[in-house]
Amino acid sequence: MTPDTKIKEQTIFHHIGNKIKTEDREINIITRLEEPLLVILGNVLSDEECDELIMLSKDKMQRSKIGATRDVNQIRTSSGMFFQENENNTIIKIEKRISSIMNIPIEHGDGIQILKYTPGQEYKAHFDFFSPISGASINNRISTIVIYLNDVVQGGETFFPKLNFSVFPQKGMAVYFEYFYNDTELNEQTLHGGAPVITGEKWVATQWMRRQRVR
Ligand SMILES: O=C(O)CCC(=O)C(=O)O
Ligand SMILES: [Fe+2]
Repeated sequence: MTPDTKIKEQTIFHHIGNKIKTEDREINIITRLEEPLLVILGNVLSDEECDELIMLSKDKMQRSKIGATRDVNQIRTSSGMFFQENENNTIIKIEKRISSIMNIPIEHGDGIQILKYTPGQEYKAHFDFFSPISGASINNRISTIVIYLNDVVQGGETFFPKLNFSVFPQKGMAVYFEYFYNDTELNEQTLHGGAPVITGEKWVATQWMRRQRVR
């Protein structure tokens, strides 16, 4: 192999073509970037499912914590909550669907997290994986899906500064990306954040997957 021959690394997301057929819903693959693998998905949740997730979480939202120390800080100013695994039938159904999209058993998931941003709130650029010096990196995260639960009037894009790429929230759609590469540089290209909301609210459901099961 010559030094400039680069072999494409193995990916987790195995779907090909423009559809993912899950048990109960056909998901649309709209756009994909190959390395790092980043996919925009349509029709992930119905309008009713989005509304239900917001309804089920809205009285339980707390100021978001971050990292292993779970400190409140300025990196993430949104509020959020986690659903327990199998918390109710909607969660069971959605977790199953997320698991088939991400091609990882749901037991590897940190749980569905709902985040709510009001105007001015944001999630500054960050990695979803833990730094190798952190204890949590023993069972590190490998992939993420962020599902948009509403249309945001203005602002709130999920931005990837190293890829010069932004995703505008649309109800029921999602962005998926993975960072399970041997090549650290590829993982680091998944740096991303949620831009400040300017007008309206932004609601998302996030699932972070780990290398090994956590439940
Ligand atoms: O709100 C967003 O657009 C991004 C959320 C995010 O980065 C996360 O939950 O890890
Ligand atoms: Fe993130």
